[in-house]
Amino acid sequence: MRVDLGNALETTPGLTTATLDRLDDRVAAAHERIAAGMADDEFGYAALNLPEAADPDAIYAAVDGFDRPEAVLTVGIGGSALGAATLSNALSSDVDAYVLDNVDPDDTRALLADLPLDDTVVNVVSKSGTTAETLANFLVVREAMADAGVDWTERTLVTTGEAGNLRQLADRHDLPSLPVPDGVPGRFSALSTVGLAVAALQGHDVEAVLAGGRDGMESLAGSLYESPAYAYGAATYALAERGARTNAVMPYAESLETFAEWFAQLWAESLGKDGLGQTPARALGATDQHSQLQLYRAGPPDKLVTLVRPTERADVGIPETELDGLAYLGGSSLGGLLDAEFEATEASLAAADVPNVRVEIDRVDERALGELLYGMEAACVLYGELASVSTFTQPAVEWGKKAARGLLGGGDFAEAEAVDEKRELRIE
Ligand SMILES: O=P(O)(O)OC[C@H]1O[C@](O)(CO)[C@@H](O)[C@@H]1O
Repeated sequence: MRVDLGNALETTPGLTTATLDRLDDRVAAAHERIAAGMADDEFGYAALNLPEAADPDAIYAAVDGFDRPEAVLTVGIGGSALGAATLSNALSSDVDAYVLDNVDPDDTRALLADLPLDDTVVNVVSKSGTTAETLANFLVVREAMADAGVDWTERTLVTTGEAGNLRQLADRHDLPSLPVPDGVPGRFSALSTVGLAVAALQGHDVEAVLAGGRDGMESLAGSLYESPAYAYGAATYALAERGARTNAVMPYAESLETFAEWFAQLWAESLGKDGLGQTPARALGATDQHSQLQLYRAGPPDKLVTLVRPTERADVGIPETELDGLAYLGGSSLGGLLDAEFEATEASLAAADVPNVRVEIDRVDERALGELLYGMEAACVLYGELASVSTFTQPAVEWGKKAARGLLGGGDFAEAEAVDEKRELRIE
């Protein structure tokens, strides 16, 4: 993973090399704190040990019991689905991957109608084993399998904590199961059983993903000038401090669109604390040049854009044309056009004084993805240290969970009563 901060210097808001030099002393101190947390496998910091702590053999052993399926369905939500989905949607496989990470009845019904349930592995993932959406979806999927005459106990892999509903289910029915890593919040668990079981089922090289994570580990250093991950974390923090309250992450690769969704949870749930944080906006190049770019370039000077691309990609030629007006396209290629648009958008933002950071990987493969995921996790941890926030907790999401559970009769929660006190101003 390579980071170029050049287009974040002297912009609005912007950085200077003097700013970064001054910040580098704080990066050194933060790195010492992070290194100590990793050394002690402290809660949260343990995530940055995953490339060495993860056990690929245990993951392969857990999935080996399933013949190569036609499809794998992940039933999870948040970090229990997005890591796996990022890898599945970035890498090609003859095993189709699907995700149920919402409780939209139309979507769930349509998906179950299309799935070859007798040749699908259901990968149900929940660290807590209590997440309503995941458990509700699993109960619906299990019934659909039974209705299809499929023995769900033969088609289900459970990844969960040491206790809770899913652990009970796995123990009761002797289901193949994998543990979730101790001390690792879900949004940081892509490089563990949580994110890698699907990759193994799809035939991807799990060791290569972890090798990429180790590349990221080895790049951590006591200076932002020696660590792309820390450079990104420090620059985004400093830009936020100077008013860049939104970080639009814009990968120029369809295969990295889900990566932006994964990044959004990582950034928002880790850094949105105590009135601080930086709003991750999900964008996609070149598509959003015809959409959100107008706001990024000419809207309020309160954002930065993170432009992500692989520097190598398979390509498709653009045929020559008889139309003079399109002669510049003929004989070029889609990849050539996409790269031209990446660089043009980058320059367009710079010309409008909008800070933008370039993040590049060689190609979208297992190792590069492992390093990219690790790098953004490390960047997030560094940002959290610099911002002095509690990076690894997410207390603000609990209120709504209690309210929803109370509305469904799942307990007496004051939050549910508050729902009835909603102010109304209805316009029909
Ligand atoms: O893996 P679990 O416990 O089902 O949690 C799923 C997701 O829900 C959250 O706990 C937020 O509610 C996320 O942090 C987590 O990734």
